[in-house]
Amino acid sequence: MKITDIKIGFISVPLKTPFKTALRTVEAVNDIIVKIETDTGHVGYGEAPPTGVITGDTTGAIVGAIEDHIKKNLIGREIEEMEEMMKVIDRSIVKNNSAKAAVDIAIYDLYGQLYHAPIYKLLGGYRKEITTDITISVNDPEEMARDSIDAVNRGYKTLKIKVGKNTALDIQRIKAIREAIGYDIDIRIDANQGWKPKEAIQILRKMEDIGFNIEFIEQPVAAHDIEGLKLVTDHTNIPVLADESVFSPKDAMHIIQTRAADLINIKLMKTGGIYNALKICSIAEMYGIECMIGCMLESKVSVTAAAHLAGAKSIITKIDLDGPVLCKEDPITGGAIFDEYKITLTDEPGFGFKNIDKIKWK
Ligand SMILES: C[C@H](N)C(=O)N[C@H](CCC(=O)O)C(=O)O
Ligand SMILES: [Mg+2]
Repeated sequence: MKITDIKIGFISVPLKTPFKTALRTVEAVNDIIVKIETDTGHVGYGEAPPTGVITGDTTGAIVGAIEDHIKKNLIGREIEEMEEMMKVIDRSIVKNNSAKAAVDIAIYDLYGQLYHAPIYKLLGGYRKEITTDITISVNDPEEMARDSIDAVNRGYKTLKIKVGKNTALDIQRIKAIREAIGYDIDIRIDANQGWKPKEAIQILRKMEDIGFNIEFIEQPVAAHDIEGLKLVTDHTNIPVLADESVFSPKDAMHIIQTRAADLINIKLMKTGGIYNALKICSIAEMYGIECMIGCMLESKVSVTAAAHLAGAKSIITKIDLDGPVLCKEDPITGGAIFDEYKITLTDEPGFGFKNIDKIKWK
């Protein structure tokens, strides 16, 4: 199975409601789709979102990285040369992890087709059903309480609450949500870098004192401020999960060895795909650090890939793969089945994509 062409397309899927974090507000998933064609007629699909505020990757940069740097180094290569191809992608251009992830995902899709097996089974086969949380956008406390009730009514048992914007409101936000949904539902919070270290410690201690029962706090401080992250980790009992501070396996190793965080959020768009994400899983496993699998605003293509990784690896104990359920429609036939909180992997070869509607090919 030899690569003959790599095509680029674009999908645009409106969100059910605007997605708001301390970093940005988004109304639609506008992602790049990669299609890798082979001489056997098999095709592999990948996806990359232009999450400039987190990864630095823009639509133009993702397209340019693939078309001008990665593509020419992959044409003519055999899918069975997985290890070599992953090194070629990495050497083709520095950074540009979302572009690399899209290509990596499409190659894994083909790898599974080559060996007639779903990727979660090839990588470990730990489980085929996983349960995701859902994100509650940062808004005024009353609106967040209403959104939380709606999520609970739809069956979600874990909510990921966005905070870190107009931080004076953060305690009131969680208070309103707890009053609305009670204590049977797990709450994890994500500040998306919105707090200063000492401010974070103060807010988290207050949340502990009130007894909000927070499962963990995700990325309380600026991505680059590893000392600040460690300060927060050392001064609160609420576990700290590193998101924007961890892109590469080396980042994960550093955070773990310096004990700057208690947990790691793996996202394929930060690692550059499954190949490096597997390395983070192995590092985390060695140190007994549990991981979350997360996503950006992505549709079912790349989130299916992330779900297969979660299906393969037991060190991934927390799931934040709500991208597809935040979307108003699903233009993808095949892939994992996303039914609100329940994600089911299929046993189709690769990731099992059949078709993608509404792609505008370049
Ligand atoms: C969508 C997912 N639940 C999530 O919250 N991801 C954010 C980043 C999403 C983005 O801005 O595209 C996160 O974990 O920080
Ligand atoms: Mg996050």
